[in-house]
Amino acid sequence: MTETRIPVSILTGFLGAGKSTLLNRLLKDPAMKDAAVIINEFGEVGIDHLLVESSNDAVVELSDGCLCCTVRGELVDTLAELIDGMQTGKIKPLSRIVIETTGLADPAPVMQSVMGHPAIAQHFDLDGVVTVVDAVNGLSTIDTYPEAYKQVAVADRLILTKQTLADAGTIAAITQRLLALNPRAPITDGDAAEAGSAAMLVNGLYDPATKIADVDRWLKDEMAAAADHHHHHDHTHDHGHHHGHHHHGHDHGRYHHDVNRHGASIRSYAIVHDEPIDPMAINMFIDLLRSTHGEKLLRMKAIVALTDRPEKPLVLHGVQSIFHPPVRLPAWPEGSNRKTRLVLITRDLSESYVRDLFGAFTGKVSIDRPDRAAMMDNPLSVPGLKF
Ligand SMILES: Nc1nc2c(ncn2[C@@H]2O[C@H](COP(=O)(O)OP(=O)(O)OP(=O)(O)O)[C@@H](O)[C@H]2O)c(=O)[nH]1
Repeated sequence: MTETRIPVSILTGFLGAGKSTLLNRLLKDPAMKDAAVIINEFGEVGIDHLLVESSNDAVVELSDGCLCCTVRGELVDTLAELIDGMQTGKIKPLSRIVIETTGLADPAPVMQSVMGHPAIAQHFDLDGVVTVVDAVNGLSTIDTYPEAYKQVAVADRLILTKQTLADAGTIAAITQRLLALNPRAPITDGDAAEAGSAAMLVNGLYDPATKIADVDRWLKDEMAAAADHHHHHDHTHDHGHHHGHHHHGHDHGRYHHDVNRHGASIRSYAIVHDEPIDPMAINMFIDLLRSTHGEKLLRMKAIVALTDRPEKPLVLHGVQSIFHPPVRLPAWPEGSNRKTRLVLITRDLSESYVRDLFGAFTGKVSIDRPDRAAMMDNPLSVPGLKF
């Protein structure tokens, strides 16, 4: 067996900040040839793994929810399997592991899984937390979501994306906030060539002493929470026990995971549709959703088969106030079932409302649903739907 310790980098950042975009650039760096990537998706029907352009086989997908709490068990198991695979020669020696968290992840338990778990810490070094921050939404996101605040505070390096979409005042304000929360982390422009270099991931052994004092406390709290998990799951199997000190304060078993636990108001759901969709219909659905409930759409990702050339799917990204220009792929990603999929993360917006709206535009008409013609005539007077 090899005694070499493998560096692990964590790539984090709030929903839609640009983690996958950055990861795709990093994976093109020849220095990443022998790296493995662990990605995690929030939601029942994943899209991310279809959109990671990796030439390397070592992409492991944890699709059990968000990488922040019970899924830590799965992360630890995955890391242990990678070690085992290398020791038995089933996988090539890895030069680095990159863990991409979900946008809603609290980074502390992820970091703790690498640094604090004895069997894992023996083989891996946490070598850098890289946090992506979106210049347009960043400031309000940090103020609204504790996960986003923590992601910035724990970073060794900050990548500020979408600066071309923000004005100078906005960029100055977010930069000031980042400096206040994390004075020592260098801030790199997401558009800069260096942001896509593997060197971004190399930061030296993680040291909480270089961060604001909260960081050390968060990590210690996670250590205690993990010890508590072990205690209960290994000895008492008391899955109903309430972990009072746990950040989310909910009950769960080690592998049971509730993706919808980030506050009662945040929900994630997916819509899958078999038939190709009229481009006009998808446009109108999205326009209506945005214009009526834009601020509640925390994140939307979609891969859509259009009636016009269904073999070339359309990829859509919505991030709070921003709707990025749609991208037409030359072909469906390998391994995909070629069905339209939308993954939404919303705040205070019911799943049935969004589903009904989608059904109305895509022609799935049922007795209590308005048909598409009615929606097009006057979307605001649709029976059964409130705007
Ligand atoms: N203009 C601009 N768009 C960007 C930049 N970085 C990312 N995007 C776009 O932002 C959208 C979301 O990017 P992703 O890389 O999927 O973001 P993510 O952080 O992985 O998203 P989640 O996995 O949902 O948390 C995509 O449409 C990207 O093309 C940037 O620096 N500038």
